Amino acid sequence: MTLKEFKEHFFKRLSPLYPDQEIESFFRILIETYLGLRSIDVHLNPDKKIKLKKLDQLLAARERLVLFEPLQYILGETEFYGLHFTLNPDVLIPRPETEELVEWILNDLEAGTNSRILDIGTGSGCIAVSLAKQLPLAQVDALDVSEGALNLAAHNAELNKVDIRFLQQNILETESFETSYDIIVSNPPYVRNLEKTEIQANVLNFEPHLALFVEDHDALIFYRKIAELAIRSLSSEGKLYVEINQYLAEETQVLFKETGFKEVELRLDFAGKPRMIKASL
Ligand SMILES: C[S@@+](CC[C@H](N)C(=O)[O-])C[C@H]1O[C@@H](n2cnc3c(N)ncnc32)[C@H](O)[C@@H]1O
Repeated sequence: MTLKEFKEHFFKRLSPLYPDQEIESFFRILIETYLGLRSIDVHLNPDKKIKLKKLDQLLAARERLVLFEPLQYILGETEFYGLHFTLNPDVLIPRPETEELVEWILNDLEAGTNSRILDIGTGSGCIAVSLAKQLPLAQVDALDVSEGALNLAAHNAELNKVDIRFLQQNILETESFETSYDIIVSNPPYVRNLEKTEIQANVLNFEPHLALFVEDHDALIFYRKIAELAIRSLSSEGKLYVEINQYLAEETQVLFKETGFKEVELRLDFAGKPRMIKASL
């Protein structure tokens, strides 16, 4: 099959499912990844034949897109805070809102800080690895209940040449931490079942439900536990940063105040939604 023919087939197969702009973007990324070509190369050399093995890879990727699998899982990688991360279905795909949470922490800290930092529910390790990369003297710990997530996060730490201590732990069953921390950060599960209808098929069918969902009747379970543990294990100037459910911003703020945090600051994300809280003792 030639480049031109493949492009035609690709668009024909995906156009009932995705807008043209998105198909164009998938096509550009796939030919760059599998063939090392740019879109312009397809126009310059439309009759160039695609090698059979490469064509098989491209067709397999296209069929996964037909099933609405996210491109990041198909490629097995993504970018977060300017770094490369390997991905697999054991972990959530890092989101741009979470980069804003990382940015908030970095703006509050000196680059040369030797702060002790804990990331709860590290997943791909995106938060912990980004902080460790920007703060080379900080001591970063990262925990998750999922062994698969921790294995991948450890791989991502190695990939980005940072030193992180990983702990397999169920936060809901944790009584206390051995270490005192200056910064605790978390993007815990917070989506209620009643919000499932808002979630697209590509998220619902492919991303780990362990990373996403909480019971409707106790949607703040992770925030309550994290706040209680943080109150006991943060240093006197310590701070807790969390990503939150935009629909529960008010309740989450109240919970942190009731747990004993003196200052609770809410921030909007780039889309104007209340998505982050910093709590100080
Ligand atoms: C929303 S994801 C966040 C992943 C990553 N930090 C990010 O921002 O992309 C929540 C993470 O919490 C982990 N998790 C879920 N329940 C947990 C528990 N009881 N104890 C510890 N981690 C848990 C999941 O495995 C998942 O990696």
